[in-house]
Amino acid sequence: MDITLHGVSFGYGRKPVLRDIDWTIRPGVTGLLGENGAGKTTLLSVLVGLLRPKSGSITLPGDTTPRFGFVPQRFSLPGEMRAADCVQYTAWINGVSRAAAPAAAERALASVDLSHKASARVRSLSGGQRQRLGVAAGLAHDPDVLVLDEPTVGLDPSQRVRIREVIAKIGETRTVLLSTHVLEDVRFLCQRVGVLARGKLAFDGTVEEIEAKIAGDGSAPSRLESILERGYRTLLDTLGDDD
Ligand SMILES: Nc1ncnc2c1ncn2[C@@H]1O[C@H](COP(=O)(O)OP(=O)(O)OP(=O)(O)O)[C@@H](O)[C@H]1O
Repeated sequence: MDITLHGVSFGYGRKPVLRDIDWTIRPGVTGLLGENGAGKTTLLSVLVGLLRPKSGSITLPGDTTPRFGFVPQRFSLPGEMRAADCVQYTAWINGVSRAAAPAAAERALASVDLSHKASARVRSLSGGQRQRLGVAAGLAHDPDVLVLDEPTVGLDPSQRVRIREVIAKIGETRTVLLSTHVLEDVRFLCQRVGVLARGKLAFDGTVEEIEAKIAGDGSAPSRLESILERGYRTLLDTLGDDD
């Protein structure tokens, strides 16, 4: 399901962070890129309703109210709790009835390959399993859009591969938006990318399109790897970020 931001602006106090953003996020997995401090976490927080935009709106087709699942960059789960109880609890907080919560948690744990850990206490899980548990908690109320803030940070390579596989599978049937600095996340996961720079959306399109755009003059398309190695400054210059 498409989700659209119309003219969304936000600032902390008098400092503008998001400036008049128009963006339609499509089904599948979209990556949100941008250098440190570009406003990625702020955009995700506005999108899911944790921060109220100063102006603008966020809509789904048919004017229904979007339901979001959000997995923040850092979250803590009570170590004594069992995995399934954590997910049931977050499902209930997000509006699932007590009667429906156990089945919702079971489905969510299965979708992140953690069914076998349903009765395990959170403190016994590895970092990667905890991250997947966070995704299950974000999914259990069956949101329209799943939003993940840097989901692979702090994980070892095999755990990263695992969570990417989980996210890719979720993206087959849902709209997923994730922020990341990790190139392999984009390569493996994202059908589309948005680039945030100085509070504006400097690019919105496919990975192939961003590479082709940067190649510009018809020379061999730049690989995203080299684009990001050269740094966002070059990328933004090429994209014509001239304000
Ligand atoms: N609660 C806050 N109060 C004031 N300023 C903030 C607050 N949170 C973030 N900022 C500022 O807003 C800007 C955008 O921050 P944000 O965390 O959204 O960027 P980001 O792109 O997610 O960065 P990173 O890649 O480092 O996570 C930064 O200049 C940051 O210092």
